[in-house]
Order: sequence, then structure tokens, then C-alpha cells
Amino acid sequence: MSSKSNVSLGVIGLSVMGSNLARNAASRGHHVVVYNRTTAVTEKFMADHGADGEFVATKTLNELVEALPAPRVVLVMVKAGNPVDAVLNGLKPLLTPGDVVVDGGNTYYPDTVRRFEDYQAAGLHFMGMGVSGGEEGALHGPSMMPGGSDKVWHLVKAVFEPMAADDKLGGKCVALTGPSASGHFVKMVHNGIEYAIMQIIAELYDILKSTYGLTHADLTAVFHALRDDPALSSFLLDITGDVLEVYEGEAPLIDFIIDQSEQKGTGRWTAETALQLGVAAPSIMAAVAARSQSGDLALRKKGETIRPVAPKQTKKVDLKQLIESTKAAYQTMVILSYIQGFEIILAGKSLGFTVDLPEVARIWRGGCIIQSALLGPITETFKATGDWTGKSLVSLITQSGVTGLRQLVADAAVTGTPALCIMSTLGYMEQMVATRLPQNIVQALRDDFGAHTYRRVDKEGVFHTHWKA
Ligand SMILES: NC(=O)C1=CN([C@@H]2O[C@H](COP(=O)(O)OP(=O)(O)OC[C@H]3O[C@@H](n4cnc5c(N)ncnc54)[C@H](OP(=O)(O)O)[C@@H]3O)[C@@H](O)[C@H]2O)C=CC1
Ligand SMILES: O=C(CO)[C@H](O)[C@H](O)COP(=O)(O)O
Repeated sequence: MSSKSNVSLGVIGLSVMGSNLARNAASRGHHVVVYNRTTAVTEKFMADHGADGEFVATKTLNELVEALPAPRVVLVMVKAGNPVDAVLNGLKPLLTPGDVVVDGGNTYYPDTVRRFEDYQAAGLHFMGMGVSGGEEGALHGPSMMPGGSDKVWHLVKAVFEPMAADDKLGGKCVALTGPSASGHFVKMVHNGIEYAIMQIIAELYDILKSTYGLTHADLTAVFHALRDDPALSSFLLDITGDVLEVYEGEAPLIDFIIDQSEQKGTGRWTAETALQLGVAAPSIMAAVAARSQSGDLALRKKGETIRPVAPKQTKKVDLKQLIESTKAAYQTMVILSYIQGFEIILAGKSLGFTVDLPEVARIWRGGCIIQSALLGPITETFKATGDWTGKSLVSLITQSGVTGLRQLVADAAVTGTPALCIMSTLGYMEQMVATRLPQNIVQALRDDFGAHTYRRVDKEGVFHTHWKA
């Protein structure tokens, strides 16, 4: 434990995230007052960790507030949705002006806007802060994405900065992302990118196994080669390597896991928000759709009856070459996933979220689930071009990446391996690099049935045609 910090923090909610963030805070020398709705959870927390730091256990919200010196900083880490309202409503009459309540959960950003206004009307400070890093990150150093005013950020900075991960550049993975609910908006997009990269990894695994017929040992070697490449090293590849190495008896444990993935909502919100803002984010949307469709067993059972339509042979490949082309394709897909996320964050300006993108790219360098060495060249490219839009990142896409990705998709298609997200990511890239898209046909059809007009390549103006010859 570090020396005493003279900083106090209240933590409400002692499940996976709250308990580990409370321990993290105590390990930085903070005085930590904890509360959980179910007191037995608090008691267990104190029995397990009470001696590791300066903790005070409380049984009611009132006790928690009384145990904290004013101005208080209270971190709420409970299930997103109604539980957050229940806690905030319970706290509101107990607090005094100047106190700050921080919701660190995966809250949908419109809820944060509403709660911010509600607390402001009561003369209290409220801040939404995305936290990423899972159990380990919360304990040792997460990436934290607060949103709100500079004034409120400065009231809580001394609490959270010591708790955050190192950004590997000499700083900490926490910074004010922007006003209002920017922090939860950014965290939502972080999770959208997380969905896309995870789905890309999953589909890559399936292509290596089903399309190229690799043994588990060989496909694990491919993922280890990706993970061990310093240009690609990332948290998600690290844990993929771990997951592939776990066996139950003779068989990999993953072979026993049901092929239906769950979701709590952040990926879907990102996809919905992208649609609402008019931003193309097909990798994120496909990742959400892949999870939803995986759960539709009735459809999949019906679909099995037409499966023989697709040829089922595997394609023989040279493992060394496959590793190189997979690395290039993977790099391209991850960059394309980040581009989609950055484009959504930029478009968030129209919702009032003027996000500090350079700072977001920096605080994602450590602590969070989507941390990756690729954020290094991404940041460098942004700096070199002075263009803090996703468009400047197109220059990071290599010919070998494009070729590798096209080959992956072609081989998956020929052998009938589902790859919804990888195929969508290729489609996104092809649209991005095409000199001319077929939207001329869409415009002509719109004009034909609805006189919606079109513009021409050879003349200025807006045109309408009577299309029936
Ligand atoms: N788990 C993860 O890896 C990550 C989670 N998050 C987010 O952090 C937040 C906390 O996550 P996690 O630690 O997993 O916990 P959960 O999301 O599983 O929430 C459990 C906690 O919420 C409390 N709670 C539930 N309902 C109420 C209520 N009506 N009133 C008061 N408290 C209530 C529970 O108390 P009780 O014990 O009494 O039931 C418990 O402390 C969530 O928003 C989550 O999405 C963010 C990043 C990573
Ligand atoms: O926020 C997180 C990491 O950054 C959570 O782990 C994430 O919410 C998991 O989401 P889902 O259950 O939808 O896969």
C-alpha cells in the first residue's frame, strides 16, 4: 500500500468492478468508505480485504455520506439502468452542495444527460465516467473516461488519477473527455469497438479452423504470432492466447462452450447511435448482429437444412505465409474498427459531445479492453496530418493488409465459413477505397419512383428525369 494520500472516496456497489476499484483506491493510500445494497456483500468484502487498506464499511447510504469528509466524492458502481437511479435518488437528499457523485458504470449516455440535469437542479455535481479494464484493470489500473465540466473534473482528479493505468507515455489513462455525458458516450463507443475486434478474432479463429483446416495447436500458433508481433500486441490478443491454451482433458475448453454470445447493450447502443448520426459502422453493427443471430437457434436449425449448398472442403495453406497474411489482414481490420469508432465520436459533436479525441486515443493506450500497440501509429498519424478525423487513418492501411483481408473473405466464402463481421469490414474498406460507388443507381431509382432528384458528374445543379422511355 502507498503512503496515505489524504484523499477520501466513497464506493457504492461492491461487485466485480466496485470492489476492485475500492481496493485500487485503498492501494493508492486513499481513505475508502464502502457500501453495498446487500450488507452481506460488504461484510465479505471487509473480511477478505478490509486489512489491505484504510476501509470503512457502512450499512446505509446515510452512514456512507456521514463517514466521508465534505466535499464528498462518491463513485457509484452498480448495475446500469434503474439501480443507478435508485442509488442517486437515495443519495440526493443526504448530500450537500459541492459534493460530487460519479457514475462509473456502463450507463447509456442519455441517462447521464438526464441525471446530470437532475443533480444540477439540486445544486449537486454529477459526473458520468466510463471505466474499462474488467476485473484486473479495476484492481491494478483501468482506463477511465470522465465527462463533464473542467471545474468538476478538478474536484475529482486527485482521486482518480493515481488509480488509472499508465499510458506507456509517462501519463495516466484518465482525462476529461468532453462536456456533459461525453465520458459515457466515449465508453459506449469503446465497447462498440470492443465488440468489433472480439468478433473479428472469433471469426478469424473459425476461418483458421474451418476454412484452412488448422489443428488447434496450429491455430493457437497463429494467434500467438499475432500476439507476439510488437506492432499488433494488444490486450484482446493476449487473452485470446490465454483462452486457446486452456484444456479440459485432451480437448480445448472452448470446444465445450455453447456458441451463443450474450450482450448487455453497449454494442447495440453504439450501432444505434451510429445510425442516428449517419455514420457508417458496419463492423460494429455486424458484431452486434452476429451475437443476436447466434442466439436464434430456431433459425440456425432451419438453416442447417440448406447448408450442403456451400462446398465444405478446406483450403490447404502454408502456415508461415498464412501467419504473415493474417497479421496484415488483422492489422487492417483493427484499424478499420478504430476508424468507425472515431467517426462516431466525432459525429457525437452534434449531440453536444465535443470530445478531445487526442486524449481519448491516449487514454486507450493502457488499462482498457481495446488497448493496443496500434494506437501508437494511429496517434502519430493524427499528429502528422493534423487531421483528427478517422480519414487520416486510411493511410495506415497497407496493400498487404488489403490483399490478406480479401483473401480471407474469399476463402471463407468459398468454404462456407460464416464471417459476418470480417466480411462487413472488408465491405467497409472496399467502399472506402472505391473511386466510384454504385450509388448512381440508387439515386436514379429514387428519382424514378419519388422524383427525389439527383446530381450529375458533368454539370452543376439538381436534376429530375421521366425515366419511362
Ligand atoms: N464487469 C465488468 O467487466 C465491467 C462492468 N462495467 C460496468 O460497471 C458497473 C458495475 O459492474 P459489475 O461490478 O460487473 O456489477 P453488476 O453490473 O453485476 O452490478 C452488481 C451491483 O449492482 C448492485 N445493485 C443492483 N441493483 C441495485 C439496486 N436496485 N440498488 C442498489 N444497488 C444495486 C448490486 O448490489 P447487490 O449486491 O445488493 O445486488 C451489486 O453491487 C455496470 O454498469 C457494468 O456494466 C464496466 C466495465 C467492465
Ligand atoms: O465494459 C466492459 C469492458 O470495457 C464490459 O466488460 C462490457 O460491458 C461487456 O459487455 P457485454 O456483456 O455486452 O459483452
